[in-house]
Amino acid sequence: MPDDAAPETLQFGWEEWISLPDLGVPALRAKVDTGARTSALHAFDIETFGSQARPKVRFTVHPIPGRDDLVIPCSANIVDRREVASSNGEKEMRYVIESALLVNGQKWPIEITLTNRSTMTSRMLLGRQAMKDHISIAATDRFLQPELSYDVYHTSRMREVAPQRALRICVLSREDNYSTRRLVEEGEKRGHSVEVINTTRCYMAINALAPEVHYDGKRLPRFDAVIPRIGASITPYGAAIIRQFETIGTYCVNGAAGITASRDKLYAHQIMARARIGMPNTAFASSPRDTANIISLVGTTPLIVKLLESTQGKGVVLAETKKAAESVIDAFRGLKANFLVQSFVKEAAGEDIRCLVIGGKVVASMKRTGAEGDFRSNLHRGGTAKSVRITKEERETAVRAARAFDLNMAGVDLLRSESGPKVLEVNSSPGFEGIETSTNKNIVGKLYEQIEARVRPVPIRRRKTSTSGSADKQT
Ligand SMILES: Nc1ncnc2c1ncn2[C@@H]1O[C@H](COP(=O)(O)OP(=O)(O)OP(=O)(O)O)[C@@H](O)[C@H]1O
Ligand SMILES: [Mg+2]
Ligand SMILES: [Mg+2]
Repeated sequence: MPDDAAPETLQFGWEEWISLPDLGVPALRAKVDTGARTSALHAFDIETFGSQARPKVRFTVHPIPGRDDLVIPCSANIVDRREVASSNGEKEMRYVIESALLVNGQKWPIEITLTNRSTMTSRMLLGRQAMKDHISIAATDRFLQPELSYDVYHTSRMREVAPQRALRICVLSREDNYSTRRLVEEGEKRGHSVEVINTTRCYMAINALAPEVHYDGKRLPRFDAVIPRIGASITPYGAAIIRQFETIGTYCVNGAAGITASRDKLYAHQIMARARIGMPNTAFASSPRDTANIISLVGTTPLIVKLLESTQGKGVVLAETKKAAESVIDAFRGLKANFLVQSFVKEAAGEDIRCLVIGGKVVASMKRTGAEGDFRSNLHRGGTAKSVRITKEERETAVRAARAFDLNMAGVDLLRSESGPKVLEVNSSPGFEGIETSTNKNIVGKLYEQIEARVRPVPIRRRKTSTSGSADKQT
């Protein structure tokens, strides 16, 4: 049937089964209310978000009466805000959204106001605007259109019918850099609303009944997802904020535990060793009396002495001889700095591989080559990057390393050694600039795909089926 053909008129009784596919609501019983112009939906937790130019509203629908545990999260663009008189005559300001109404294979857009008035007995009322040109009414009948079933809410089909709902996303970051800007730009391109929140300005109410995160005098809203970009200098506080979001039940791309563990090089090496992930021979001692001992544990020189809190290659020193290693260690100890000693993977020849793991897959990899004469390949040290094909073993190692820290997003750095890939570290806030530029891939888009897949499927709660129910089955 061509699009412009006049649709056939549907016969409606006073109550019918309908679908709202744009909202991810596949089955709902609606009552016809010819006394109302606009249709109304019984919605919970109504909350606006997005920019002033493109305001959106988030709400939940409990499609099955009496089953408040079954919750469909929805979001839609706001098309209007109107004063509506409800059936008991009271006036109320309501948000108006536009959404498709689907009945018996026919679909047309209707306006819907959102209300959470408990006096509304039905989940949805269909007003005249929805029925015009499409429906004729036989007011004494009901269910003249095909009947649907609430059973759909308990099936895996709910994943497929979940619409591309706009999400409200928080980027926890103190910096306005390429990565933050890309997260905002890409998220908004996909229809989400992305707010950059300064981690150190967040504060918390820590209590058992109502844990919350506050910012600038206000309680932060319920975000669909938090993307942590926690700088190394504020790891403990950043982790505390993320832990608070996790307590509230917000999906955090990377959890506090994984961020904390991966940041501490000593702890991180222990976790990787436990997961049997290849890494350079590493040793650590607390007492100055053991300097010679740890040097001999690692083996021959040259060797690497590395500050535990190092980033951007700043605290990584190559000691050519035992004497040099001892004096570097003495110097670090004099500064009360924590460090580890590691065998030098010479054959890596100043190159390392950064594998970007998102959602348990390597989505991109690049080879970084140190500046002339530098064994460190960090881009911040003047290294250069280009896209690289990695081996199956390298891929598996990177995925296992991210999994060892339970990180959904991780930059896994490894060296190519004679005895296979050796992981140097796992970064929980990997930068996007180098990897997007060198591989020409939309990495941030991949991150959003992962977030959307995690956040969008509706929580399905199965009804407890009684096993002795057949006796009282009614016919
Ligand atoms: N054991 C080693 N053998 C050979 N080269 C090494 C070794 N450890 C580090 N390097 C080189 O030094 C660079 C910096 O080391 P590492 O990544 O451990 O430090 P970092 O300060 O944490 O840097 P990042 O900014 O990547 O977090 C590595 O990318 C690698 O090129
Ligand atoms: Mg590091
Ligand atoms: Mg590194």
